[in-house]
Amino acid sequence: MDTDTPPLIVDIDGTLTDENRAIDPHVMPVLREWPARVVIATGKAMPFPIALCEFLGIERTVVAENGGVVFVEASDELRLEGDHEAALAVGEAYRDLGHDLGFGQVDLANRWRETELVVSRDRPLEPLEELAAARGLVVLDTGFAYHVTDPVVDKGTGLEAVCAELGLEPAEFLAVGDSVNDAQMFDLAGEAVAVANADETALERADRVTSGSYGDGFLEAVAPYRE
Ligand SMILES: O=C(O)COP(=O)(O)O
Ligand SMILES: [Mg+2]
Repeated sequence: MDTDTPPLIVDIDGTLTDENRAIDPHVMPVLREWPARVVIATGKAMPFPIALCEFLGIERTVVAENGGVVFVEASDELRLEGDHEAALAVGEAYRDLGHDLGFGQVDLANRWRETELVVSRDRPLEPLEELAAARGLVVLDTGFAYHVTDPVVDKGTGLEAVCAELGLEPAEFLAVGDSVNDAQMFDLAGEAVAVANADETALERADRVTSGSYGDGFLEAVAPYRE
């Protein structure tokens, strides 16, 4: 591996995608050819980043569910952390109040989720926050979904867990992201870059903000390392 290029930890939604949530095809060769470690860090359930790595043809090193799930293929290590029972109980209580989670009967957003619960952003937030707080959980609004999450995990603790497996330091990493769920990995990374469409928290916690949005922003974030 090229020692001049930092390992990369990158968010999916809002960072590798376009404004319609489709992967920007221009990011694919960059991820595939990155000469150092690539970690995909997302709020989504594990099958999504695993499939992304698989179809890109890169090693599967994944932080999913905002840090609740960490998988490192190189060491065959899977770590699940966070109070899933409490998150499911929040979902039950929310339904008892007459709200559904907003993802339909089959609910692909929660189907493979192992530590968290997600609720569609068009559903009421306040009762969800109250139910979560009563069980020691927090609600993260990523701009894509409300995540009922255990505060003992985040993408920062996920990065630390990956580093412990691989003998790397978080401070070696370049991190790129767009929202509040990227803040802790931004704090630990050597350089944190927010894309222009990022939310306020991500903009504040970043070392650098791109002028381009979405996939264009990602390409700009990594450009200094590709010359
Ligand atoms: O699942 C979400 O809400 C956001 O996903 P992301 O962390 O890949 O942006
Ligand atoms: Mg994102």
